[in-house]
Amino acid sequence: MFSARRQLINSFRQFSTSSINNYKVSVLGANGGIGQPLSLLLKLNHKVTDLALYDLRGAPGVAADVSHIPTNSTVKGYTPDNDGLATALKGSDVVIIPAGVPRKPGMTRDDLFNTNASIVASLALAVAENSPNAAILIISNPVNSTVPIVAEVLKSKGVYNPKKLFGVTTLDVIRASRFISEVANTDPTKEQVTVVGGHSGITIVPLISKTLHKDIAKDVKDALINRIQFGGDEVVKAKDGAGSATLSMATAGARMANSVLSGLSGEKDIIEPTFIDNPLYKSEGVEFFSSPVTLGPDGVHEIHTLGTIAGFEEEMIAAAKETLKKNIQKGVDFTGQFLAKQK
Ligand SMILES: NC(=O)c1ccc[n+]([C@@H]2O[C@H](COP(=O)([O-])OP(=O)(O)OC[C@H]3O[C@@H](n4cnc5c(N)ncnc54)[C@H](O)[C@@H]3O)[C@@H](O)[C@H]2O)c1
Ligand SMILES: O=C(O)C[C@H](O)C(=O)O
Repeated sequence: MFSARRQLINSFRQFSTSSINNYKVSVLGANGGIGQPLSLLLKLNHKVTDLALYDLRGAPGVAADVSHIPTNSTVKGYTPDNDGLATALKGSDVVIIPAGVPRKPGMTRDDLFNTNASIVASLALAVAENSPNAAILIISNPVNSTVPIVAEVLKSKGVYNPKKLFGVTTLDVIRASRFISEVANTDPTKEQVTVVGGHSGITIVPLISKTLHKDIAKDVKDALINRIQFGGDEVVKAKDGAGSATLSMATAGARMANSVLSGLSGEKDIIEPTFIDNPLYKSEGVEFFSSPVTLGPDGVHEIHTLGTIAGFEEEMIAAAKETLKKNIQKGVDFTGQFLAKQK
């Protein structure tokens, strides 16, 4: 059984100087709202010794800036010039992809599909060619579709490793910790909520029944769940046309990257919920699903079942599965057309 406490410890590990590791991490979309603070946090991570920052524009400036921070890693910035994407990717142990457009008020994540699907598919082709063994962390929305897109691209190149492809749902996890602490009047750093399903609206399923606060009043619980599911909209609305979550997302992305690196380096009991190629509901046609995963030297080490959950959570998961099936299929269908055009 996974330990919620263990997940919590993961979030504090990344800035520890005690571990000795040498990992190359590349960020694709490094000049963006997420890419810049994520690059900063990766520069502070002692497991990272080689940081490659790629973007269509601006990444050399971000690289020059963070390279002055006195941690033990080299940083280089790349643009498409001089085969920059290939050079950035070569030798990467972890590739993180926040490239793509963010939402504006009134949009759903699925509204980003038309733009971001091609961006992510093109970047996945480059990963397949230049760093096929890397662990790949997908942040670009809609995650429920972009992760299947990357899987299909990698399959088409014969380099798909389901143990190394992760949709980053960590923002839902950290939001849940914060929001539940506001309701329960507790220390958010000590709150851990397992969030499963996918990364959009009703596909985000926080398992409140597994927390210490399972008995909170129904109306409070309903409001809490709704806030976790639609936390992204809260930020989009507040930014009023200037984009979506970037700073909290960078925090979440850096935590997930650190957990993947910890697993690669052989640390034990590293557990994060993440959207992966998951056997849990495959028999029902849901190929990808976020559940708690123990990370290890090969990426995914063990996928945990959800255990006993409340009846209302079963209902939420049933609804999530129906939406996920459609989101996943949309990604698969798109990739078929995308790959056909490449020939
Ligand atoms: N998974 C999550 O929880 C989560 C959270 C927040 C945002 N997001 C998503 O992350 C994405 C990025 O958000 P943002 O706020 O950083 O957006 P942004 O517009 O600030 O930055 C995106 C960056 O991607 C770059 N880019 C575009 N196409 C590229 C390509 N082909 N190669 C390399 N770089 C490319 C742009 O130049 C830009 O610098 C959006 O799709 C957003 O919806 C996901
Ligand atoms: O809401 C968004 O569009 C960005 C992100 O997925 C989030 O959850 O904040």
